[in-house]
Amino acid sequence: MSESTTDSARPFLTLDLPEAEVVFHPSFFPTDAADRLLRQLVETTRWRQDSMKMFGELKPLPRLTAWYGDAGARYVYSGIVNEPLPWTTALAEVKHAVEAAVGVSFNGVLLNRYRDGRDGMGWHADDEPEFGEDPVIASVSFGGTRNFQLKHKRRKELKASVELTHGSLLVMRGGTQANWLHQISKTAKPVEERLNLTFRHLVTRAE
Ligand SMILES: O=C(O)CCC(=O)C(=O)O
Ligand SMILES: [Fe+2]
Repeated sequence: MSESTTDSARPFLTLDLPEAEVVFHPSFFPTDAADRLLRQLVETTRWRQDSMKMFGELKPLPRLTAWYGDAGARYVYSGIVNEPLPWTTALAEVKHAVEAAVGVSFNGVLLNRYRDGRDGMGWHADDEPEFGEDPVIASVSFGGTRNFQLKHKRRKELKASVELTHGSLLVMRGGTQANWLHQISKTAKPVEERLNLTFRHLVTRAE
């Protein structure tokens, strides 16, 4: 049986969010490809445990991370300097599939590894200046399903959430980062380990 990496005939849905553009492909990668990529990415990624200063104390982040990208795609957030590691075979495969579907090229990817429900990521927007105005961010998930929540920065009544399933692709563009925050909340429910890959385009000095 031949395995296609993606199946563009699979359905997607557009989230109805004011001042944002978010599209979700629940099964962008068929299960067999997603299973294989999950295993490959767990094994071949150089995972790091970063720390962040909180209330004057250095605390480990509640997840493992890694940053890969083109040479020169240096990414600084929360005081953490990320020098890019070169693309692995598995990352290049995911990148090409995502670029073909989204129609945008990416020069970096942030990987997050949520070991269990105690790992998460708090409310934020990916609005650092190095991404430029209205960035396109493509988020691929492998492993356990986690709930991705969105809330509008100013209009408190505007909220949404999506279950990010194994092999799914979520694309955020337009005003999403300027107008909305997102998070992966921690959960007491038993959840499988999960990997998330957010592909980004950094404006480098040469551009
Ligand atoms: O794990 C996720 O789905 C979200 C990751 C995220 O928001 C980020 O890396 O900026
Ligand atoms: Fe984010």
